[in-house]
Amino acid sequence: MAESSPASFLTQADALLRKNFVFQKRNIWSNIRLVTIPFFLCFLLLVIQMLFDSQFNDVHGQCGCLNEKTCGLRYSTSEQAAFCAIPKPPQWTPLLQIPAPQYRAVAPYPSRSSPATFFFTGKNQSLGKILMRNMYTNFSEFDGDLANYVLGSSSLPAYTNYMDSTFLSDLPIYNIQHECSPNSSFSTLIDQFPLAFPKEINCVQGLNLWQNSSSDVNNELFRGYRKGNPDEKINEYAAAFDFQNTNRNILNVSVWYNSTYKNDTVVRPMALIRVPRLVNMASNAYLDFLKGSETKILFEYVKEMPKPETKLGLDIASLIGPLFFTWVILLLFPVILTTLVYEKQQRLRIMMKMHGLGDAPYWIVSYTYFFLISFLYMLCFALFGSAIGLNFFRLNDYSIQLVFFLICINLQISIAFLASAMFSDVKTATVIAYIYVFGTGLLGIFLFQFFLEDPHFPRGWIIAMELYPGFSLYRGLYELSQSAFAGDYRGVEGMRWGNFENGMKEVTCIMLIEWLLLLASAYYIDQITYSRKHPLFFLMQNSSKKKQHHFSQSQISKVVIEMEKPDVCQEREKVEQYLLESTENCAVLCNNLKKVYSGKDGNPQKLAVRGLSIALPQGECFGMLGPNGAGKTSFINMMTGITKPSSGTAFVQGLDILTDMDRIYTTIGVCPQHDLLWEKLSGREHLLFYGRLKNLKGSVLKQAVEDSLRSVNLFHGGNGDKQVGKYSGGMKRRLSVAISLIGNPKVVYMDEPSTGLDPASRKSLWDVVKRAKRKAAIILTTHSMEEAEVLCDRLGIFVDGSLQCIGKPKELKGRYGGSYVLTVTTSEEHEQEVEQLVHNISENAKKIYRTSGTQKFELPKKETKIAEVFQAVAKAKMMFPVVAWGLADTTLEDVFVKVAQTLS
Ligand SMILES: Nc1ncnc2c1ncn2[C@@H]1O[C@H](COP(=O)(O)OP(=O)(O)OP(=O)(O)O)[C@@H](O)[C@H]1O
Repeated sequence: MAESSPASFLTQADALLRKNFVFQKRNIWSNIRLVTIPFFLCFLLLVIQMLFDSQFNDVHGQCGCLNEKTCGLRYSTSEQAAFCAIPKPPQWTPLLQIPAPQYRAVAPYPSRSSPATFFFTGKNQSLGKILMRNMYTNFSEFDGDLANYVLGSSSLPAYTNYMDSTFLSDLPIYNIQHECSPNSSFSTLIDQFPLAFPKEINCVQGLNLWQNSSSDVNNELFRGYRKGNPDEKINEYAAAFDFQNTNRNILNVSVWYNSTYKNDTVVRPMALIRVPRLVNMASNAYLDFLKGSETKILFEYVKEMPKPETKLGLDIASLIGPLFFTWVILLLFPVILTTLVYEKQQRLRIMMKMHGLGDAPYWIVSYTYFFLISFLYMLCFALFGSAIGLNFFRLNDYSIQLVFFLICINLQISIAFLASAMFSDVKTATVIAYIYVFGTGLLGIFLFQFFLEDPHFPRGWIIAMELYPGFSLYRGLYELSQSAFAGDYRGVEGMRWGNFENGMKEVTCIMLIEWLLLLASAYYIDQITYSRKHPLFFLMQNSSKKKQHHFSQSQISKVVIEMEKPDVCQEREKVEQYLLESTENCAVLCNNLKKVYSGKDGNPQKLAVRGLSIALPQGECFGMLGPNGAGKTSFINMMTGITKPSSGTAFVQGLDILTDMDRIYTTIGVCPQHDLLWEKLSGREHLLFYGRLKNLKGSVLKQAVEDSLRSVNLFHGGNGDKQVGKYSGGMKRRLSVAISLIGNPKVVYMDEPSTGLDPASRKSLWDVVKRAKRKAAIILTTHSMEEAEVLCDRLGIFVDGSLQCIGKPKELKGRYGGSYVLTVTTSEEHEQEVEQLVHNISENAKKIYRTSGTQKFELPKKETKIAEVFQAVAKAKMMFPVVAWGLADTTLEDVFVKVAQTLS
């Protein structure tokens, strides 16, 4: 097969796209569920709106009707009257706000007959007294004209000024008099079509109290508030007048009115209807002073302007919009974050990287995928929202919504990429992501919106808060909701580019800048953490040419390791020689590679690999043997870029693992210790993906995949097309091996490739590896001595992080074995004679085992002739019965046990 060059950016992107497409096709229902969430949420909004309409926006919230066509005041209750068209507004007597009896400021205790207190001050106290006396006129009997009386009430203002709520309230109307007489309380008929009812008018004494100055009035009024006095009592005053420099020629008066009742909440208009009467009282008193009681300015009525029929319509979507829509949009965040963290946790990303997938294609394809999903999600949301008539979508300009939502989803994806660098566990990421989603919404409505609506809260602080992406999203949605709400209320359009200003412009700019900054930061952090690049990698030159590594003698670190075996020393010297000549002459060249894991949770640091130096020519299969925890996986992890060496380095095809890992990835294949596979993809789809990453195309790719499947026994019975989730452990292992070999890599790392395989599969796997080593250097770790002997050209036994011996299997057996094992079984009484015979063959024979007649002896090869052993056994058979006997050479296992035991 022709040598393939590394896959280009487009080929890698194409491979990843195809793989993702298949993967997403398998996850089609999850994707459909995700994209249809907005439909359900909009539907939920619709249901809430309908429920609300049926409960509140019903007949009580509109003008009363006789039938479908005939509606009007005459068919309305007093509640409904406020919604009726008022072409000819009725006139109502103006009233004052008089505190309820229990709150009036009197000592020691208020009672039903407590006076309503009015403060007054000014330059001229005697004039002030006259004016205050002129305020209320005492009539002995009701004369039928309410305008002649100073009337007031403690009831709260109504939703509309169509009528003063006092007239509908159960509370009495107060008649403020200097002195109350039995006649000054009476009942009168309120006759205002369609309403006609009697109303109690109760006399209340008006008490005028002089204060020396305006600030004294302020102090007294302030003390009237619960929090303004130490006893926390309410001591309310009706009103106060400051006549200032009033004299015969000039009336100059300030009026204090009680703002507790002005009710300027968002849902209700300001109710200041009861202020004008106070002004009228002052003017009337002054006129009285000038002209006598005969001359009066009668303040007969107040009336609202004519108005059309209205309806109590509460647009729930716009009202709860910011919170609701914040949650809806942020719901995508956990989905994106967990997908990214899952690939990291399952090490699928590193697996793809190890097989040549560059960071740029990964980022671009993943970003595009999340963008498309988010875009579809938002599109469905806006379309469905508009279709069911949500004002939020209908009234605001669609192009503004498009721009805003595009920026939002891009910012959200960037945050997810950035956040994914901080998590390695999906569960933790999910919990934190949902806390972010719901926390942001709640903080938005209960904290941020509160500050936003407070005109005294510094704008600078609002902008500072908007730097938090959740709040900028909330602000944007708030502005859109407000525009829709106001548009609906006034019967005009919502937000347009013409009024795209202030808050909306501000947050759009903030989000746009944050998106670009966070995306760049996420990529940077990914490069230095995940890809282990230098923090200043963007300043470093990245030459595309292969660097020639030549070391001078002085550059080679001479490490003298105590007690290092001659074969290991020899290998080290070989490495040094290659370093002096050229690192490219070897497939793999490790130069004093070390790995130290820092101590965690009170554990000391661990020296997992202690200065490993080996040189592997092309076409060699090198077996790494060693007990558990010897450091084999740590070595492979360093070679595959999963972890960084603590010191030393290695070269793969002349490329340095410290600086050229990205290019090394295009030439290697890895079969990790644990299978890193997508459960939803089939074996064939895995191989197609990794084959494409290795730049195989068309029929070559197809053939390579077929061959791979055949070679690892996954071709027949449709196994290659089954999803990996349905594979047995052995099948997954075989697929991992096939992946590591597809695309003719130059160097292959196999970490315990035959674990969990049945004998037949293991044998066929060995054939695959044998074929592969013709073209590649293979580094293989295994606990099977048989496998090592069959596959490996050279072996290294690794104990406690260092190489104890290295050589061909035969050499090692010769070097570390050096003896035969003779086993003889007789009856117990002949054991002595057997021992004697064995010592006759070899003086230094050692009994290594004995049990009920069976004895095992180790005979040094140097002083043992096999013919003599046979003769001795024949002689023994003549003397006493020999049940069984055997002579064996040392096995690799014996060597392993010996080497491993020497150190333990
Ligand atoms: N991330 C880590 N942090 C700390 N210590 C580690 C880490 N990974 C491995 N070790 C320690 O380093 C030593 C070598 O571990 P390694 O997994 O390389 O051994 P191994 O030879 O591959 O073992 P096995 O044959 O069981 O797979 C062990 O003592 C292990 O506990």
